[in-house]
Amino acid sequence: MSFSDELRTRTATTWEAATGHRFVEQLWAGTVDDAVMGRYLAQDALFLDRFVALLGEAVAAADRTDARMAIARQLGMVAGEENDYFARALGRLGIVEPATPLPPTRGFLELMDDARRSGVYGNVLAVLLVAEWLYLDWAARPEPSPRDWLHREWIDLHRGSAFAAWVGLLRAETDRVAAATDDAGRESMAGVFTRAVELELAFFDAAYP
Ligand SMILES: Cc1ncc(CO)c(N)n1
Repeated sequence: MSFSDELRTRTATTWEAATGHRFVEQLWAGTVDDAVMGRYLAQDALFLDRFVALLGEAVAAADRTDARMAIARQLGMVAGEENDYFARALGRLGIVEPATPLPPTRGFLELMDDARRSGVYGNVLAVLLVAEWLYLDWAARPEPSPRDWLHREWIDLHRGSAFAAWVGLLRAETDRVAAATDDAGRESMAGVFTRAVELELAFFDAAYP
């Protein structure tokens, strides 16, 4: 079993609680309450800012040209198309002020800041891998899309062949880097991965008051 599969298997209970969360169910059904969607997106706007910084560190730390280019392209997508979704979504929901970070957001910001400042590519990859793979997992359901663009576009940003290929690259990079490092390095990557999965679940929970 690959390193990434092993981590995924090890965290299966928490992972599946996140991918099957009521927020995800309601998003697919198009029934997420505007107050919940606003609370979630306002927190995620804080997440996204630091996620782009983390992608920047991954661009800098990658030790292969193909990976660096792929990460840079994804950074451009997040800073462009995805940021545009946030502007329209927050505008429609009447959210003008940046939110105060809730505990799971604070946890994520800290995890991302630590990984970024460490400059350790494996730890940076471990955060990126969870954030993208877990989202692909809930967004790639073979179900009819919700009608409202607010819900549909949030799903569409995390599925499709380009996004699946991006997650494939993160998995391949994570497995390659894990194989080239020592036990302490792999332990560190596993710790980051596990913490990120826990935070993903807590992040969905926090959308509900
Ligand atoms: C909290 C969270 N995790 C993952 C993603 C997708 O990268 C996101 N937008 N927000």
